[in-house]
Amino acid sequence: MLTLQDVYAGYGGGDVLRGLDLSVVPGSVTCVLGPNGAGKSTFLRVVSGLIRLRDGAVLLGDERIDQLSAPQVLAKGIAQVPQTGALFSRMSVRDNILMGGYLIRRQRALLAERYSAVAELVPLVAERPAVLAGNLSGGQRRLVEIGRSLMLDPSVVLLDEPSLGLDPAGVGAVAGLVGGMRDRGKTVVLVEQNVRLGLSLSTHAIVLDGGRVRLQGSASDISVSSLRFGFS
Ligand SMILES: Nc1ncnc2c1ncn2[C@@H]1O[C@H](COP(=O)(O)OP(=O)(O)OP(=O)(O)O)[C@@H](O)[C@H]1O
Repeated sequence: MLTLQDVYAGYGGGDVLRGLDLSVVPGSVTCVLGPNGAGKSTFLRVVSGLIRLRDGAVLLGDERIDQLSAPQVLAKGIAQVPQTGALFSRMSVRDNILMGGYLIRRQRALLAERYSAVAELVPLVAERPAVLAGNLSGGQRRLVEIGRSLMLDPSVVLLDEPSLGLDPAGVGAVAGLVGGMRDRGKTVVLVEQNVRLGLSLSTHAIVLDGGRVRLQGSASDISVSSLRFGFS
């Protein structure tokens, strides 16, 4: 269970998260919704160790992780896929995926095993490993970015706006990959501006507003019509 307890955090100009209390159910796909500036991306950055808390705690199971660096959080099994994943465009799909296994690069058998697992989950990796990342469509790049984050076999995957800027085919492929991760028991937390899409992919939802939880529950409880924000 990933838990935030009374978290305050921000960027120097004041707190963006103001007493954020929430739990992410293990094995869930949890969609984080809310208007612009609600603190959704900040929440992900706090969990992944990119921003320090001013107060409160972040726990993975019983263990506090809010004092850890970003690489230490990653080593605990929490991987963040940022909004723009910055693949190496002159490198192949295969080499980009392998970059995600940098921490285990000397463990050849494990690296190969993890690569096979990613290739099984992301057909593009199995079918077009030699294609340069720079020649992929936006949707294909997103699949490789997410696949790369799976090389360390994280238990929790944080996705910031995975559908942003994708055409319908790309959105469909990303949705399929989220389903595949769920089927493999990963806990997925996704921030999504597209409320309908986010809720359709998710088992649970959390609505943030002003850096606090405004609503949380199952994705079916939190229907689009129950939301009264200026976002669609
Ligand atoms: N690197 C930063 N430095 C300073 N302020 C920031 C930074 N990133 C975000 N903020 C501010 O923090 C507030 C919350 O941003 P955050 O990105 O968490 O919101 P969000 O809910 O993800 O919304 P959006 O969809 O607009 O990204 C905003 O007012 C934003 O301007």
